Amino acid sequence: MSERPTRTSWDKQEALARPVGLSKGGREAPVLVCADIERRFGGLRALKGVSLSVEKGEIFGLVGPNGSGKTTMVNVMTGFYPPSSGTVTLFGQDVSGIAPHRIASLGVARTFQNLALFKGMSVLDNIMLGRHTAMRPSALGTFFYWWWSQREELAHRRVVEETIEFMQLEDIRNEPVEVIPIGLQKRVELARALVAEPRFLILDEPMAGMNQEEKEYIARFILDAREERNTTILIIEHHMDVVTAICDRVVVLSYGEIIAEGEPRAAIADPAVVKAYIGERAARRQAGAAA
Ligand SMILES: Nc1ncnc2c1ncn2[C@@H]1O[C@H](COP(=O)(O)OP(=O)(O)OP(=O)(O)O)[C@@H](O)[C@H]1O
Repeated sequence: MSERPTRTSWDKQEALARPVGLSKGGREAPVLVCADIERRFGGLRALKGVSLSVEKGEIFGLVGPNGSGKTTMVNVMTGFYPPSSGTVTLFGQDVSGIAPHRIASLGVARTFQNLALFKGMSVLDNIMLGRHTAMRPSALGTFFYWWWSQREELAHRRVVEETIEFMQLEDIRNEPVEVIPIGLQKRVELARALVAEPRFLILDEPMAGMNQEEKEYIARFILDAREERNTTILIIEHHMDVVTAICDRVVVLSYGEIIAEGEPRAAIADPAVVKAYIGERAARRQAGAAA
């Protein structure tokens, strides 16, 4: 496989030396504004009034110990769960509680914490599936089926081929997804999200189960997606070295509430955050001793 030029580091300063319309100071409307989001599951308050905003061109980190509400927050942003109260505004439009496919059609793509690839299908076919939000069949299109559909098909293929090259997946394009290593499967999932040409990309633990080298690769692809494709990115990630290296800002959740936010290194060093993670480790040790 042709290798992406190796980087000695994925230093944030270098990435930020080539900004892509980063809108500091509120010059442009934020991509995402979540205001006072509450989400209950029966008696459990998974989110307790969370407010955050993501600016255009940012890589924004959503972090916190296990069970703190990160995935629930993303599910609310993307329409998988309606908020119990509060509002979600995407690209200036109130989307609170609207269906996931309608939110996707605004230019939002996401990957999932647990791999959601289709076994038995090739890498190429899995990536092609990510293109379906951009396919808009129309009555006229159906009437002029041949000419129209072939033109469309070629355009979709071009985006898919560019993305396969961008993600360096050429050598395994025809492999069934289940036979390739987990690190590559994660890369295929990211490619499937990118072929939708999202304006806003949400990644739920894209580096779970990866070794250091694979993490550095994915980090590089994420930085490149922001720089070369003008994509705003929200990432849930447990690897703090990655978070501090690639994120512009973070919000830290604990028990459904924001306990720190801002510049990643400072936020993660906040005593409330250190305490929350120590509490999580202690709880895990206790659960292990009881088992
Ligand atoms: N569909 C659901 N029904 C009931 N409870 C849920 C549901 N989804 C999430 N929860 C609960 O809400 C809380 C937050 O869960 P969530 O998955 O959002 O946390 P998380 O920060 O993403 O955790 P992790 O890092 O382990 O993925 C947890 O207590 C979880 O058990």
